Amino acid sequence: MAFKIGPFEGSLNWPTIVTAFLTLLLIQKTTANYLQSKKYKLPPRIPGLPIFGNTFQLPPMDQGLWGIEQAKKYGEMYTCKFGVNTWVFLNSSRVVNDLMEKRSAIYSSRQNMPMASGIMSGGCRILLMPYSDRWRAIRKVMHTILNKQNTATFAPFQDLESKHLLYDYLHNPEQWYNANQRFANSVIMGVVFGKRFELGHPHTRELLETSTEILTALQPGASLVDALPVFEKLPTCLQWWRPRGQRAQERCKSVYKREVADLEARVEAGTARECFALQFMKSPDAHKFGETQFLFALGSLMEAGSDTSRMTISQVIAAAALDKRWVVTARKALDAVCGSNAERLPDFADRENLPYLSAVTKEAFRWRPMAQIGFPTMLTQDDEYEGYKFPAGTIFTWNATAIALDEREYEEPMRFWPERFMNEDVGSVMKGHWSFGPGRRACSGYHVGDSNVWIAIARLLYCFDFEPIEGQPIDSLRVSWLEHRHAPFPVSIKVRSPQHAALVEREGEIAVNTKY
Ligand code: HEM
Repeated sequence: MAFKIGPFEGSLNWPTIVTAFLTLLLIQKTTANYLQSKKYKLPPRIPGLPIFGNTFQLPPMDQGLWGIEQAKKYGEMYTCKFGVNTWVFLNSSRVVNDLMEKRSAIYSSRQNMPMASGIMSGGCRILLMPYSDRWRAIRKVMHTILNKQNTATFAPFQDLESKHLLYDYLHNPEQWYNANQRFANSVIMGVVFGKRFELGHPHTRELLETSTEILTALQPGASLVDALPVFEKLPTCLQWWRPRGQRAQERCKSVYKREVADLEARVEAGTARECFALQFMKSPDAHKFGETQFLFALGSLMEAGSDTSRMTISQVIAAAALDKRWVVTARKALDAVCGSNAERLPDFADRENLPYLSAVTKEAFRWRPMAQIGFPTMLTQDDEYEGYKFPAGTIFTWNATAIALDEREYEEPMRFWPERFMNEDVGSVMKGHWSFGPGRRACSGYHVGDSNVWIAIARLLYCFDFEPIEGQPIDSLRVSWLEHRHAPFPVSIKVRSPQHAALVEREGEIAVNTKY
């Protein structure tokens, strides 16, 4: 049976067009591969299928484990083909440092993704932009708000929202994962839009759905045209993926637009609080790249700010339920500073006296990297390294989980062991792990991510006990941290003592009743 498409219904045979395309592609690729193999030399290649290469070998879940297996088989670097894209996986800190960090000037672009970046994001999502003037301009906007000097701007929001977090854990412990989402989302919404959300607000969920949709679309093989961008050359009316991509872009924009419209209404009513979006709306730079870019700049802040810290906090909870050894040490440190009878909550002012909690935060970033196989960047000019010759256009990624769990990199890597970071670099958030990425594309929001996680876990560990539930083991290597609709793993959460409950009640109630 022939499929018929849109306005050409009855006149075009879709399988014939695709077959012709694939044949042309095959010829072109075979020739290109032959020529390339003469001129360039790449690390060992994982065998795969013609045209699609290794696209269908990379599992949609547990990619970190897949990355570990390949690294064991193929060594410090290996090559994969995802569609036409050649990926080189870097499996040690040494090579990540040599290439993606030290040679970042040429290792910092992104591959062409006509669906995920072009259609779904209108070319306006900073995370997916090629290394370009537009990326630099938007990165500057991100830096204006996320830089270290703005730590003081974020601190009161993190203080308030983490007290609300404790209150939610006390009153709705089964909703702990929703409470994490609310916390992270309300911190960024407070700073950017001057508003906050209650537990289970549908806007938080809708925002997380837009991030899940784009993260899913980034998987190699999620879309044919991203694997084989030559399909982009099909006439627009034949691009069967386009309407789906456009709907996704509209969904994102409507989530972002709603917040802008809400802020405008509050300005009109004279009730808007000072916030980043207000300043941004007035700045000439905001509209330089058009309305879609304006919305995606604010939207990227909302998405990146909401989705990341909440996952890291969940990882710490899993680690606390699985291994009491480090929890005992963390508690001792917290009790020494805040009192063992719930005298007061830990605060940012205590950070210097609680280095162990900073080590816990760093260990959380190392232990289960959120970007399990890293986040790929594209080389922009030919390069040579240790006998290899890479062509411009090669995609590189740091094999995050494989590096994090390699015993040549870390002693007892499977163990959640904050002591490994108790050294002179304990205050340097990025040092000693790759979870924020290397080089010029490294996370812009790492200060905010770090302080979000620090204050949340210091207070949660001070006030609550986390235990596994009998008969329901936590498999922390196979948890889908991205999951936001239900708890990513089963865990029992109980307040430490009646005194701690009273402290949470007292502080939390004020936070919950703070409305804006
Ligand atoms: C809490 C933990 C967080 C982790 C583990 C994390 C991790 C990452 C990673 C792995 C990347 C990609 C890096 C690369 O391509 O090399 C990234 C990019 C980014 N992150 Fe984060 N992030 C976190 C928090 C945040 C927060 C709170 C914000 C903002 C409020 C943020 C904003 C961004 C932005 C804007 C980018 C894109 C950078 C670019 O492509 O130029 N992140 N992050």
